[in-house]
Amino acid sequence: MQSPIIVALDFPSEAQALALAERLNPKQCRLKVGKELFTRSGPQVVKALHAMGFEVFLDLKFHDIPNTTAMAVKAAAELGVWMVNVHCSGGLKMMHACREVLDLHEGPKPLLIGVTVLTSMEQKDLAGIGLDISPEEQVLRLAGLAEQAGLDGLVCSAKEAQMLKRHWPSGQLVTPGIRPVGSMQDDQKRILTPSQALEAGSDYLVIGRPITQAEDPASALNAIFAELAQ
Ligand SMILES: O=c1ccn([C@@H]2O[C@H](COP(=O)(O)O)[C@@H](O)[C@H]2O)c(=O)[nH]1
Repeated sequence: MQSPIIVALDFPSEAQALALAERLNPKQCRLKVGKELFTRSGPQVVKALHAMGFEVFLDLKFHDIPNTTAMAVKAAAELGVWMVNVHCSGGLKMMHACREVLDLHEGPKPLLIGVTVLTSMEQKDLAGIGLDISPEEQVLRLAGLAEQAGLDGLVCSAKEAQMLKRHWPSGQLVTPGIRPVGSMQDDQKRILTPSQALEAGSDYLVIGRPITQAEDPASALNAIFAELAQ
């Protein structure tokens, strides 16, 4: 069985990201390249991780007009990433354009995932941007659009996983905001432990600082597997 764990490589340099990757095993996890690392290191870091045998989730959360977003998704597919994402709040036309461009792509297609409500946000943060509804309601609304546009799944909190699996059983749920018992919450708000998240229906667990900032990242990852095996 493939591991559900995606380790978030949030580092300021390719050297630091690759040093962490050297301590991990591609059979145990996939890796996520996000805005900080990609802005500093570019496609080269993705190629280096591929050469080490890792599948890569390119987490750039594209959000723009349909043509611009679709062309960015096309570039990600040409880079050979395993998963790419766009903000669902870019709307149905934008997500549909991304689906179409991937359908025309020859060769392996990345999973196309829609970001719903960031796991760092709670109800009062939504009110601050003019959305007077709960995170669950907003996630569900965006999930409906993503399904209609033909996306493969969603980024959401594991707290919404059970609800989403009822509405969209085949949608792949990618859940950050995962915190093993005893680890710091940091800036995350809607969190669950790894085992709670899988129980709720998460397909993939995105975990960054609890692994990357640990003294021994491989042991931190193994401790998570031990928790999941209980
Ligand atoms: O809603 C979201 C979407 C993306 N993320 C990303 O996941 C990791 C989480 O890292 P931790 O260190 O485990 O908090 C990070 O790269 C975010 O950019 C998210 O947290 N929430």
